[in-house]
Amino acid sequence: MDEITIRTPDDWHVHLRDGDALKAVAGHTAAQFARAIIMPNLTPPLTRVADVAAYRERIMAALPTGADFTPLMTLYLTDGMPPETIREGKSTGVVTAAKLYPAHATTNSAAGVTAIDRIMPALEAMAAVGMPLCVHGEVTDRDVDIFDREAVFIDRTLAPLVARLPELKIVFEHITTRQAVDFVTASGPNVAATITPQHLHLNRNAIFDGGLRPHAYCLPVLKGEEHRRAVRAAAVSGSAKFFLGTDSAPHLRGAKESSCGCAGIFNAPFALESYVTVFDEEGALDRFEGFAGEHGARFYGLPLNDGTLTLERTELSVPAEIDGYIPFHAGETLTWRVVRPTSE
Ligand SMILES: NC(=O)N[C@@H](CC(=O)O)C(=O)O
Ligand SMILES: [Zn+2]
Ligand SMILES: [Zn+2]
Repeated sequence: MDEITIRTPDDWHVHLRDGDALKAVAGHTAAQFARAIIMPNLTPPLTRVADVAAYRERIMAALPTGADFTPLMTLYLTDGMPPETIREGKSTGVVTAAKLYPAHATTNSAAGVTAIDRIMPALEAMAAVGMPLCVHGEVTDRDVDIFDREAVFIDRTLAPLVARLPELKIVFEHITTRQAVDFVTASGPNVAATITPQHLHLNRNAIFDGGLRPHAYCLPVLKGEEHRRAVRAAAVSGSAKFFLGTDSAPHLRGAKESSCGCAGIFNAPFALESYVTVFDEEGALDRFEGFAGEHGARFYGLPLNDGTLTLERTELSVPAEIDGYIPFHAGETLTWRVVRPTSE
């Protein structure tokens, strides 16, 4: 197969940032996806419905003219969040999902949740109105090895939460381990997961490949090969529990190439090219449409997109830098390319 046409896909986890960064990156996501779940970890974080609505307007204003793209907005959960905020987010149509960042787990998570008990009223309201919970699933305890933080989070936080509130829809975001794949697979239909391109392509050797590689650093951190293989198998399995979420997380080059470099990989410009390569390598091109354009919408209870998108097998050189950001696969040649609709 040298060409594949799929239902227009969606990105179920992306960081579009704000200000100049938003203007630089939003068009890349809008060029590949019809919709995306937009992360709320701005400074300050989006903890009120009005903040989320205002950010949505800034995103719409930053899109290239003629872009056909719908941002699906998220609310940043904090300790003590009133359930009224959830109900307001739902009834106004502003908020699609709410995001759980364990405090200090990742970029701009200092205002995150310190204990699940402190957000139970909000989570119960979410279950009642049918609003999914997006989870950055890592514990932050300093005595837990960074490579074990996701697996330990399952045991200490996620499994107890699922048992306590089984009617809550939960998206275990950017899964990176065999344990996460096993947990999601074994859970009921209200638990699903997103998978990034970097966790399909790379294992943790990439961070130390001939020297320290800040552009391979993201959170959750890349894991060992055993885990990469498990995540790959889940992505191409055809299971409706696993779907596309790029976690494109741009940080300017200087913020990455630093004595304390930021976590995040900017993969938006060639996200579909990156994913389809994996499905091609695994002999699973027939399952790409489900992963990229169907499973996520079904889980979120949203209609499937009507349009189509075509990828063709051809060489594509990824630039070394785009607007001050180093893209995923920088300097590499990919073997697939999105066929852009020819403009009139
Ligand atoms: N994935 C990352 O490494 N970074 C994300 C935050 C996140 O998704 O955890 C960011 O906002 O920079
Ligand atoms: Zn995260
Ligand atoms: Zn993210």
